[in-house]
Amino acid sequence: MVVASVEPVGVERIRAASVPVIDLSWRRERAAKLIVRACEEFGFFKVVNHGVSDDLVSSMETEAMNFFSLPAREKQQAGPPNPLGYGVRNIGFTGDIGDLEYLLLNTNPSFISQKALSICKTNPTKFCDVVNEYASSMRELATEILEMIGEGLGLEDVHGLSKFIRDTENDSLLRFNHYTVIQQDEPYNNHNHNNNNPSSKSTTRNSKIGFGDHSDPQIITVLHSNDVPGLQILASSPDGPALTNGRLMSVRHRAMAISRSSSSRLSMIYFGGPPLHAQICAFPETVTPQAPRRYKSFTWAEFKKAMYSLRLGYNRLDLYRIG
Ligand SMILES: O=C(O)CCC(=O)C(=O)O
Ligand SMILES: [Fe+2]
Repeated sequence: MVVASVEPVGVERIRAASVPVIDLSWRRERAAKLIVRACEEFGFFKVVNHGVSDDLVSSMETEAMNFFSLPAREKQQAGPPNPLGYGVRNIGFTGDIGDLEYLLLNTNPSFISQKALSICKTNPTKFCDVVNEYASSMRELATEILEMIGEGLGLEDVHGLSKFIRDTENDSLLRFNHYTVIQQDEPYNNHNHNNNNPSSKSTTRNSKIGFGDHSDPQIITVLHSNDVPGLQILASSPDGPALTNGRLMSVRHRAMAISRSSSSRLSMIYFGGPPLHAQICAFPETVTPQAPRRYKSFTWAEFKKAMYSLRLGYNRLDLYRIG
């Protein structure tokens, strides 16, 4: 997971946790090495000097906030989530609940233009333009990072990772999560029904679970949020991604809905996903006598199908473990 930040947003929190910061203007070889190290140790890092324009980020935030500011009845017209579309509180199909509303879109321009009619009735064309530009900017950034990971890992085909999201049939998503300010007098019970994660119960008096503990299933996540805190990085999953045979980490994280802030939190997340027919199988360079193959190969379509039948916090790779 990558956190792209244009503003010095949340920098203090990130430094406090010693999360690596990667400056993309560094010499490529150095940046690639440090990205791989960050992925091996954390599965998470922050990027600066990434080249995504501030204007584009703020136009995207404005479009997203315009939508979330609409009356509930109008927003419902972009739902229910199937899983794409507008959703409130219900995450997925298996009973996970969080204190948020969200909009989940496939980045395919024809999907965006069809969905825009129910999201932004006043100016769907502008909405499409901004979303398409933001999605392609995120894809470029994600492609560059994945190629640097390919180089840093010493893969024979340095495009081995990035080709999944460059494929025209990629299954990448854009997700907008909106966490409204919770009221102090609301009960502070845990709204995440995911009971196999003890850490999800550790809410404080000023926060509730906005989006429960999980790791993202796609190839890469690029997250940008406004200056309201909420994202929490939990222990890295013991099982790293299948493509690198567990060599890189898949970070477990969650987002809190917080009452102390005066404004709501907006996060905008790009998930770089492979085509549905793509075979997910460890790169040969990551399989050695010391690190034998950990997972059976599977298609992204098979994995997604299994994922939608499981709770958010479930370690889905368990289904494909060898031995
Ligand atoms: O909204 C956030 O900051 C994180 C949410 C998240 O992890 C997700 O949507 O996968
Ligand atoms: Fe996530």
